[in-house]
Amino acid sequence: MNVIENIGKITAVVLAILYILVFNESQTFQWIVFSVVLLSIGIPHGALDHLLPEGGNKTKKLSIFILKYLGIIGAYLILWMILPAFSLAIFLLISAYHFGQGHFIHLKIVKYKQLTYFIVGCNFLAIILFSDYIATATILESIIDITPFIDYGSITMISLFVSSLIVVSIQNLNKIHLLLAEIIVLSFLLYLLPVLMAFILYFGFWHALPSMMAEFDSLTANIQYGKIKKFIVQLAPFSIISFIGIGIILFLANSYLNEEQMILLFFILVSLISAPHIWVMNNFLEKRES
Ligand SMILES: CC1=C(/C=C/C(C)=C/C=C/C(C)=C/C=O)C(C)(C)CCC1
Repeated sequence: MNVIENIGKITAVVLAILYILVFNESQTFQWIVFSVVLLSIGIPHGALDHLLPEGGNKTKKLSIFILKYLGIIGAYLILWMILPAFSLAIFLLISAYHFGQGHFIHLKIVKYKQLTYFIVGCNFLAIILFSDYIATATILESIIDITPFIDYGSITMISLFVSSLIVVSIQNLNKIHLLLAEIIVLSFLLYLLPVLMAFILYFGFWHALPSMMAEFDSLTANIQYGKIKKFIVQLAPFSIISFIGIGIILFLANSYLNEEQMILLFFILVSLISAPHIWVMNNFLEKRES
């Protein structure tokens, strides 16, 4: 595994410990970590889709690719407007799969591959959301009231945690005990954190950074010098467009929505750009394997 990814994971653990023990769960600390991780790796990791081998990397294909990409965003936006609870369910299900797929980006999962991705992704997503049930329920209350299910939070988390360990243990992988230990320690750590902090640390350092490193390897394989500079130039345009687009929408909505509704709107915007990204990344990672 990449040195940069290991440094990222250690950074995430240090940030979590600092947040709990030194900064006494400070909101300011949480928002700084959230913004820095989101702007530096969270959004940029999805800004390279058009350059990946399965994206629109050939010039004549680029316009068709962008049209398909915008088509998915548009269709999903309409779905959010007519069926928000259903759209949320879709977002959570595809995110779980995408997180699981990213979690094993360097490993060859052979047995029950799709199910393994899905269960492991569900495990982390469930811990992130249900360990801070009231905060999650408050963010979601404009769409759905999940408070009646609060009693099922623990059983859901425990079942998914145990299932994750089972589906991973049956794989024929080297150093499987390290992989299991990582799942156990990470699950406990995320459990201790509030929803947004848990989300950004998992998303940033177990998902976006490893995905970005895979993209880096693929896009700079034939370049000898100045790999990092070229890579930054490649990811800049769509990252900047996303920052500006999300920034303008949140700025305009700010006068009408409360803090929780703003957070929800932010995640709905993330879901819109994630839907086509999940499709492109799935093609990229699946083709890379074969
Ligand atoms: C944290 C969180 C949510 C879920 C966020 C998800 C699922 C994000 C997925 C992002 C992806 C898949 C990015 C792609 O690379 C909710 C339930 C919306 C609201 C409560 C806080």
